[in-house]
Amino acid sequence: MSAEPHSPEAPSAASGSTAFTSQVAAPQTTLFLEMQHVDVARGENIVLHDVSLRIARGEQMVILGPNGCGKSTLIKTITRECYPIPKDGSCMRLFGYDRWVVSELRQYLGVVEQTLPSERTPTTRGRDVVIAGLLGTATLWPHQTVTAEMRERADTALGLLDAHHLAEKLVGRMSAGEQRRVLIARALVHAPEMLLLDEPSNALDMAAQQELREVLRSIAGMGIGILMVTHHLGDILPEMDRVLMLRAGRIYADAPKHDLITPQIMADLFGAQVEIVERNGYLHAW
Ligand SMILES: Nc1ncnc2c1ncn2[C@@H]1O[C@H](COP(=O)(O)OP(=O)(O)OP(=O)(O)O)[C@@H](O)[C@H]1O
Repeated sequence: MSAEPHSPEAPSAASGSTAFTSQVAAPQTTLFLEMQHVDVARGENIVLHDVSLRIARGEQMVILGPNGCGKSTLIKTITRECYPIPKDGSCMRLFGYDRWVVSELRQYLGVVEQTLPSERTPTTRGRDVVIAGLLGTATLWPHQTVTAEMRERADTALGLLDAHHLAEKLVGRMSAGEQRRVLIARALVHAPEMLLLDEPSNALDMAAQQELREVLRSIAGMGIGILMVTHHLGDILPEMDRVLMLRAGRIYADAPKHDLITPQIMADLFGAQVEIVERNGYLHAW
C-alpha cells in the first residue's frame, strides 16, 4: 500500500461562506475507487473474493446481483464499515488514498441511509436531520451548536431536491418518500462528489419511486457521481450506463447495461426467466 494517509490541507475558500462546496481540499486523482484483488470477510466467512474494480470520479453506475451475493458488503467496504483482508498484491484506494479519517471521507462521499434515526422523532424536523449530517450525528441534540451557516447549507441541500417544504416538517409525520428525500439531502449536505445508495427504492410506493427517480436524475444532472445497489431495473437511470454484476461474492460482469441486461444474462445471474423491455430510457423486467 503506497498512498499516503489523507491529511487535508487548510479548508478551502468555501469555509466561512455558505457556498455549496466541499470544505476539504480536492484529491489529485481521476479515480473515485480503485480495488485490486480485495477479499472481505463478514463474521467467519469471506464474502467478497478477489474483487478488482475501478470507478472514476463522477461516474454513475449500478450494482446488481442476487440476494447475499455481497452488494451491501461492497458498499460497506467503500464506506469503511467493512475492511479488506490485508494480503500481498491487494489494495484499495478512495480518491487516491488508502487511508481515510471517516469524517473527512464524508466530505466527498455522501451515503444515503435507508432509515431516519429513530431518536427524538417527535421533535426532529427535516432540516435538523440534514444539519445532523454536517455534525456527523444521527439527530440533533440540545447540547449541539447550530450555526447560521449550517442552517443555510442544510436549506441549500433541501432546495436541490425541491424539498424546502420539508425543512420544518416533523420527521415522524413524513411519508416514506419524504423521509427518503430528507435522507438524500442529508447525504448531499457536504456537497460530495459521489453518492452511495443501497436499495433506495425499498419500501416506496409507485409515486414515491417515481419521485425518487426524478430526484436522482436531477442529482446526476449536477454531475454528482452515483453508485447504487438495487434489485429493481426500473431504478437504473437512463444516464447510468455501467452495470456491475456480482455473483457469490465475485464480479460476474462489468459492462454497459445494454450488453448485460439481457434475458440470457439475467437468467444466468438470477436463475429466473425474465423478459426485458425499455421505455423512455428505463429498463423493466418481468
Ligand atoms: N453482519 C454479518 N455477519 C456475518 N455475515 C454477514 C453479515 N452481513 C452479511 N453477511 C453475509 O455476507 C454475505 C453477503 O451479504 P450482503 O448483505 O453483502 O449481500 P447482498 O448482495 O447485499 O444481499 P441482499 O441483496 O439480500 O441485500 C451473505 O452471505 C450474508 O449472509
